Amino acid sequence: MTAQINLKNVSVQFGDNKAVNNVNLKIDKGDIYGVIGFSGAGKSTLVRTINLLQQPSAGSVEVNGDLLFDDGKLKVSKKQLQQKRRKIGMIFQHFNLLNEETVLENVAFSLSHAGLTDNELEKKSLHLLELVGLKDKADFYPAQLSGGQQQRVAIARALANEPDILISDEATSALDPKTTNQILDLLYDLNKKLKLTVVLITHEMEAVKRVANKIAVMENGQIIERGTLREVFLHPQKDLTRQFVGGALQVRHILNNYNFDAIAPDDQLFQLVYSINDVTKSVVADLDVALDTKASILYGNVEVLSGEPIGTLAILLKLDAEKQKQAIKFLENRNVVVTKLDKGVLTND
Ligand SMILES: Nc1ncnc2c1ncn2[C@@H]1O[C@H](COP(=O)(O)OP(=O)(O)OP(=O)(O)O)[C@@H](O)[C@H]1O
Repeated sequence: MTAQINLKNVSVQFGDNKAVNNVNLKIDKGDIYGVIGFSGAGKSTLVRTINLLQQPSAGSVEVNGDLLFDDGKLKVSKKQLQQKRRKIGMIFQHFNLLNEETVLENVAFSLSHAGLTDNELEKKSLHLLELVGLKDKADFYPAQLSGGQQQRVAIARALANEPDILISDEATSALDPKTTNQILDLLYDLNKKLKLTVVLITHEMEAVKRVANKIAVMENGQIIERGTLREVFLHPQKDLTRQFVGGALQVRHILNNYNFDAIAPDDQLFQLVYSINDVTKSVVADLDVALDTKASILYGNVEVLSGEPIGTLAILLKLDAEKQKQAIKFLENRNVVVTKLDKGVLTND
């Protein structure tokens, strides 16, 4: 299958700063593709090359099988680019609504080029507002809406031209956690209902974890790790990815409140992560029987990752070096991802 979005060897240079450094990225139709990284990693710059709001310094951009940019040049006319851009909706952290216009007028504005009659325009705008659950607020002004509702208007507007791709650039960063989840769930529903590909830029693993099926982790203008959400979550390779995953699991955050000097001066601390579907028996009880580890559980949690239940445990084990190796092997043979945690440096999340 050809990717719907295909960025090849894309770099973006601002003076001496290579904001994006030779990135390859393929996104398939129907993906909710999370691009995660800290501020300044290059996420926005990379994703803005998809609709060429940012032209690359090098590399090529292909969308829906059309080569839009290559060899430092646009490969389509400005007019064609404008038409193709309409099929790539975009939402941002700041909702960018027209404050003097009603909600309905804000949405209708995106359709002003479409040659619709007033009646058609109103009908279509109301339909879009219905899609985002805001039909009853059509006559309100943006200032009369909550942040979450304003973002819904922005989403309705982004959907006006029936795009097949929606880019969400930190669209939930200014919202409280509950509203964030509602907006993410809306994007998930739109992805299913409209077969809309979603590119989700965020610095929050929680957001990616809730809705994405694939993920790329960016640092210093490069993608340092990528894969399905499950692969990356269960087998993070890079330190930065582990930090994001660990942060989302909350485990380190919670363990920071423990006084290890008092409860376990000699015991070793481990984090176990596993798919509940893979691990049917109590691995900790089995481990204890096999190696007499005197296991004690400090933290346990199950959460659903894109529909799959994932268990996380933090356990203390009494082990010498040899038994430690055996214990890790024992757990890994049962599809458990084991990370040894240092009791002294749990603060970096
Ligand atoms: N128009 C620009 N001109 C000059 N430098 C820029 C421009 N846009 C971005 N940069 C620089 O490129 C680098 C990557 O920025 P970018 O906004 O893509 O990162 P990000 O990962 O999206 O971070 P954030 O979430 O803070 O936006 C940063 O060093 C930034 O200062």
